[in-house]
Amino acid sequence: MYNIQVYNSIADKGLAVLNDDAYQVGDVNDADAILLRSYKLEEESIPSSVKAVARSGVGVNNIPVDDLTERGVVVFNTPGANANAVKELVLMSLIASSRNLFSAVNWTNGLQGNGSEVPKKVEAGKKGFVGTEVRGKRLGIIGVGAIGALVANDASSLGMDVIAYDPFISVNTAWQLNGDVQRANDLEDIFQTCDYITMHVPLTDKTKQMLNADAFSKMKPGMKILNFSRGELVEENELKEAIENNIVDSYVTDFPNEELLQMENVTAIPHLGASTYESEENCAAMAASQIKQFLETGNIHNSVNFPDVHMPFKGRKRLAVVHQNIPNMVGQIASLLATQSINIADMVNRSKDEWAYTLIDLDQDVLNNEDLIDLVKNIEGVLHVRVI
Ligand SMILES: NC(=O)C1=CN([C@@H]2O[C@H](COP(=O)(O)OP(=O)(O)OC[C@H]3O[C@@H](n4cnc5c(N)ncnc54)[C@H](O)[C@@H]3O)[C@@H](O)[C@H]2O)C=CC1
Ligand SMILES: O=C(O)C(=O)COP(=O)(O)O
Repeated sequence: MYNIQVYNSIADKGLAVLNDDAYQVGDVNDADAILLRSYKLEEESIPSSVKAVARSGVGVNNIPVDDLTERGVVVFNTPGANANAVKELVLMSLIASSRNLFSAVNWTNGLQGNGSEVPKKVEAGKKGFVGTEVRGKRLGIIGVGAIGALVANDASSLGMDVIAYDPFISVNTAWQLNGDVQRANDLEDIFQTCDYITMHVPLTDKTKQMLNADAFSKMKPGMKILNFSRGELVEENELKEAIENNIVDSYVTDFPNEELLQMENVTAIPHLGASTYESEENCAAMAASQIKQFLETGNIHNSVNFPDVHMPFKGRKRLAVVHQNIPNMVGQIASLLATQSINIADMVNRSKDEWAYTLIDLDQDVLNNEDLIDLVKNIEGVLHVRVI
């Protein structure tokens, strides 16, 4: 029986993946795995029984990934599974902010109670909301991953002049980009030349507050900024000044807070980027499948802290060892198995930065899983051991 602790509302299609007798899912004791969305896991104490955490979504800044890695806990996310949902809301917001649609709709709602005067007031008031078209305007995209690439291609189809910055772009994503999308050599290219900026980077120490006073000082007056990534990418006091100085004309954010709600020219959306039925189902099904596969087979797919590992079952039992990426780990584990007269049927070892993962299929049944686990755990550099 595997216990899966669930936080947030996870789509039924995802929960259905775990809907069999081998799983207890919900608010559980001694969780083997955690399934969550934006729940702030860094504020929880995570039991030692946990072997995996799956983020039904992309951003993992709500998860203490470094601490979990040191404990040998595998953290998954669902790359690309909600990208289309975010892209659609970004494009909608891009056009809506250009046409002053958010404030115009608010204003129109405020006409309630004017009875037969409403149509006349509408015609008289609409001149206050004249907008600009996006065609021919320059859009800077910071971060060209799953979302950034979709936004780049579709904005280009809308006739926008698109320039994108991503020093770590993957070869696969680069292949998907429309030939009209230009490459920015640095952020200055974006800040100095664009009419619009949209950010699609993860929140990390390097990206935190990437839009700050220095960045705003390089922008053309009237800049429109979209932030569907994370609020902390923007230094908000400095944003306020940039708005007051007419540098920033519009800031659309999916991450409102009290200060932002009080600022002019800010459109606050309640973190709806990934909130479509399709995206919630895609993410939940992917996250749940990744947990199930990991718990039942030890195979890893789409982890943010450990390498992808896939090996079909070839033995009677499988040893799954999370360890540091240092010399002679595999040698020590193999020697230990030999001392126990256990023959190896197959094995695979993969590493990612300082960490590594080894799966070893054993030719014979292990009499006492716990004894073997204790022996392997004693090897220096081993973080976590399971017998499956
Ligand atoms: N509003 C919402 O509901 C959602 C928000 N997000 C946010 O959007 C972010 C991006 O999502 P995806 O495109 O799916 O992720 P992704 O991992 O496919 O793409 C991120 C891209 O950012 C690039 N990058 C990293 N550091 C960079 C830097 N310093 N400068 C420029 N580029 C850099 C990477 O090379 C990568 O290509 C997520 O990390 C998350 O924070 C994601 C999904 C939904
Ligand atoms: O996938 C992401 O990074 C998101 O921000 C989506 O968050 P959510 O699952 O809607 O709480």
